[in-house]
Amino acid sequence: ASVAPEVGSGTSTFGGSRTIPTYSSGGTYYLYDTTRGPSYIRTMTGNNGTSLPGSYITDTDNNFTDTAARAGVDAHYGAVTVYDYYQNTHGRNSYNGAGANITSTVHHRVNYNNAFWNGQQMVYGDGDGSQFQALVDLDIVAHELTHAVTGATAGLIYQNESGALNEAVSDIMAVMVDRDDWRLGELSYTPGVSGDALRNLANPPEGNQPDNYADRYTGSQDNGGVHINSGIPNKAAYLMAAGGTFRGVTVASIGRAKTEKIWYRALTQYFTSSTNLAGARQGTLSATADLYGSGGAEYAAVQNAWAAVGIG
Ligand SMILES: O=C(O)[C@H](CCc1ccccc1)CC1(C(=O)N[C@@H](Cc2c[nH]c3ccccc23)C(=O)O)CCCC1
Ligand SMILES: [Ca+2]
Ligand SMILES: [Ca+2]
Ligand SMILES: [Zn+2]
Repeated sequence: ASVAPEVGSGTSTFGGSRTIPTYSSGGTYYLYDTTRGPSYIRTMTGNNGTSLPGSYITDTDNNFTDTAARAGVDAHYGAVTVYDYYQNTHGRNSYNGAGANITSTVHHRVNYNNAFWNGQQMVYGDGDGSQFQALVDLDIVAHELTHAVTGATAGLIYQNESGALNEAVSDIMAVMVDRDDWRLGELSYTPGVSGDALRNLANPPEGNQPDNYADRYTGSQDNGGVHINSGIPNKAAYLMAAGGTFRGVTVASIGRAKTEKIWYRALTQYFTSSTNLAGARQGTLSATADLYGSGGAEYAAVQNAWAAVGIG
């Protein structure tokens, strides 16, 4: 057929190739998926300008090898991978739970060292080649799409403690999607330096973040430290999943699978727009009680994890 969903491939920014859903029409191939819940999951290029969503990324065959397509290949791979994570792990059909279409745009601005969800779509910069290369690392994509999930559910206000919790939810889900480590953005961050990352949930101070409530930032920068104080709930989530003794408190590991279920249920059933870090403790405890009871190892681990970071 001249118009059909296809399975294609493409070269990744980070080396190697990705298998990606594509669409062909009249011999032109698009980074466009019609095979999942949404009518489309599509990845566009901003052509290094500021207009959104920009234009389609195309190829004359089903193998997207152009250098200019690499960021798009990764953003598209990430979008469908994160879609599948929410559908398969949490039974959620897209960020709104009702199959909302997903649009991503790469090559936003020139040498742009950031990425964001703008309320309607994901947007990615190429980085300046030193601080970042294209910010299309799978965990960054998961971080951004989780902002959309949070916006469609708890709606955590993006400032002060509710904003830090908003940030932490995005980081926590991101490391559950990119499941092989506790670091965020390691593929995109400082391409000239190996072993570092933008943030590290196992050790937030590595990313200049606090790992306990007493060390929280109380200034006005960064919307009241949303990317700073997220280190505190991030550390708590890490302790729940991996266990450990921290600041004199021993937490028994409950594993990633139970931890992601607890945080998803807390986000969608208990957190509201104004939930602060004390409320995050309460919400995750309520979610744990719902899922695993209030007298078991899971409940104790969640309690201890929050106590270890100085909350409750
Ligand atoms: O989604 C978010 O929380 C961040 C959104 C940043 C943004 C907000 C509003 C308009 C434009 C951009 C983007 C990411 C972030 O954490 N940005 C941080 C760290 C950062 C990235 N690039 C930077 C350049 C300069 C300073 C800080 C940064 C920030 O913007 O603070 C998330 C994962 C990777 C990038
Ligand atoms: Ca990672
Ligand atoms: Ca690096
Ligand atoms: Zn964020």
